[in-house]
Amino acid sequence: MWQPRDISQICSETQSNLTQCSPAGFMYLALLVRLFGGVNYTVNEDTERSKENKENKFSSGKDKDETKESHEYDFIIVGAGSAGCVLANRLSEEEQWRILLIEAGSEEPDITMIPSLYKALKGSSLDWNYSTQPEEMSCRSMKGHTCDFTRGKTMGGSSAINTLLYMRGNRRDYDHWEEIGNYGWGYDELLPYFRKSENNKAVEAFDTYHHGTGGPITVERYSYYDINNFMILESFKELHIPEIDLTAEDNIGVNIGLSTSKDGRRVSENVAYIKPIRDVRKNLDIITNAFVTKLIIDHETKTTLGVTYEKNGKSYNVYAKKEVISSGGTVNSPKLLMVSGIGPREHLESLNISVVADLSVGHNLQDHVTTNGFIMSLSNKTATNVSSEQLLEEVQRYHDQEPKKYGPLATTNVAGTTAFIKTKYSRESTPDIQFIFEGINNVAEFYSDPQAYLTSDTFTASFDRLFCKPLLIKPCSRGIILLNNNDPVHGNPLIYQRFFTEKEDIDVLIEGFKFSVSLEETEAFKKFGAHFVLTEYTATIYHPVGTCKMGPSSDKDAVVDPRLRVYGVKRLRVVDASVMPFIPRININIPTVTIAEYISDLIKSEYKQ
Ligand SMILES: Cc1cc2nc3c(=O)[nH]c(=O)nc-3n(C[C@H](O)[C@H](O)[C@H](O)COP(=O)(O)OP(=O)(O)OC[C@H]3O[C@@H](n4cnc5c(N)ncnc54)[C@H](O)[C@@H]3O)c2cc1C
Repeated sequence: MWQPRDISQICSETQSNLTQCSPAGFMYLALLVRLFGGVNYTVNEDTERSKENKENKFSSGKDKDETKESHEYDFIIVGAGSAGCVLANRLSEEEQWRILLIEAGSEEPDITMIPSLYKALKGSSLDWNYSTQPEEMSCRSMKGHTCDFTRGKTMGGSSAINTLLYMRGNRRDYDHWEEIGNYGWGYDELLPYFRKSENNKAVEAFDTYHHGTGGPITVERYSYYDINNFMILESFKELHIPEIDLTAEDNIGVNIGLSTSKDGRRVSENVAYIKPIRDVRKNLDIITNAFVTKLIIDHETKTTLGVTYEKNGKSYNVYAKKEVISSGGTVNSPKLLMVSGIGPREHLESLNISVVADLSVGHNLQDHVTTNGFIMSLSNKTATNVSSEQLLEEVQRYHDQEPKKYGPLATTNVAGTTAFIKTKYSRESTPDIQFIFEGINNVAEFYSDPQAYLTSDTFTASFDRLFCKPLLIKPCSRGIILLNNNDPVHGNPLIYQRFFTEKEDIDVLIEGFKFSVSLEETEAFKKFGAHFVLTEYTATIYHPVGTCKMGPSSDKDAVVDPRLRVYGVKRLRVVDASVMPFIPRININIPTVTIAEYISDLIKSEYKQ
């Protein structure tokens, strides 16, 4: 059962007048839990139960050899997120291979399907609930200078809780990866894999060079947009930013974006890649609510043998004949490697972890940074405030709509409209600022306590203000992830974002602000009486990458080689967003999917030789 963030403490602490803390606010959450808290899809109970029985038989208390002999797979994939779901599907296409997919979170509950409710998923039972370490230049308006660092913890991972924007990145993002020694990772090599995963239902489908129509991920435009989307679109066009397909290889432009959804329901990678084969392919086992605590590595031969995981308070070992693949994401893959002895020697030794390979795991953290404080005030003409009663009706209406979902809940609304510009600091013909927008209700509540507001806000379809967020998409600053000193395995890792430690990042973002201000002067804005109110708060939109960097052997910071094999350790790969050496200038879900699609083919070809 899905559990929303517990906001009772926020409500009592602030003794607040936050709308979320009103009786109507709590009724709304209770309704969401009642209608969408469960898991609608069929999981074959018998199969699950028999799997549980098997697990109990091979608990870690048993003789190790017996466990190994009876419980062995070809590949074990840790994490059923964007990358893990793709890998599980593609590798299990080979009938002779036995695949195990292990996920720490639960099955994906129905609440994730509602595009407009992505905010309600943050801080809920589907989130690892990490937060950043206090830093001078980040999260300045938040108590203790720390921010939430949302990461998906469910089947589908972060693709089950994200904002559904379908983006790919600029050609230069990938050609650059190749130029620094990652042979085979250029745009031309990856384009077939972008097409392979896509089932485009929008006008872009006619461009068959860039787009695919037969893949697992349905891509559409929502059937409903309010007028603010068109106001934003027109204002950028007035400023000579062209309306283009933002998923093509040159992405300086503006548009109402494509989304990973089907008929108003989210298409996570779990929905796209796992549901259709669940309990159909007999060579794929999936274990949920199972937290992998360690890689089992033979320290003599530096060979990965399997993993240890915990489920229902018990610990189990499972073994892989061919490989273990870590797909835990940008925070949890480096964490798993480090607790298993793969990481910076000094850091591991300070925690008495015996070192298997001394690599720069956890370094090179990159993210897109923005501000939550740049607020656009809307006139009555475009504000879409709804009353509490209307809100409850909308939730019920969405629930009852069949077969297609439509209306404000079946869309991410203004979050779907986005633009990319190039400032004077961009050294190439590529964007360095992306603009994203988000609705905000009751701005006075936000100003009085931004933290309480942001952590308890759950609804996107009612607003009278907009956050306008110029996003730094080519940051120079680099952060780092370290293990928790008190409890490296179960404690939350220490996330240092180190935003704005390179001055150029501030310069570029200021250019983004300047451009935002010029929007106010457009006819599109004036016609609707929209104008800006300025403040200052940094925020991320959760695109961390780079902490298990891919690179050639000459790159001293590389953790994995261009086939994503961990340096110095046999039978171990990392496949997820953490391997990206440089962050693409774009939302990164589809780039992550493409990495997994591409590497699945490489793995198949390696073992067929
Ligand atoms: C709030 C939010 C909004 C976003 N919006 C967009 C957007 O609109 N468009 C876009 O393109 N991108 C967006 N992103 C980014 C994108 O969704 C992620 O970058 C992408 O999903 C990352 O994929 P991944 O496979 O690297 O990791 P994840 O999808 O995070 O998967 C990791 C999985 O591994 C599991 N796991 C981790 N550790 C363990 C362990 N030890 N044992 C077992 N299981 C484990 C996790 O529970 C999780 O399911 C957003 C992200 C967030 C959080």
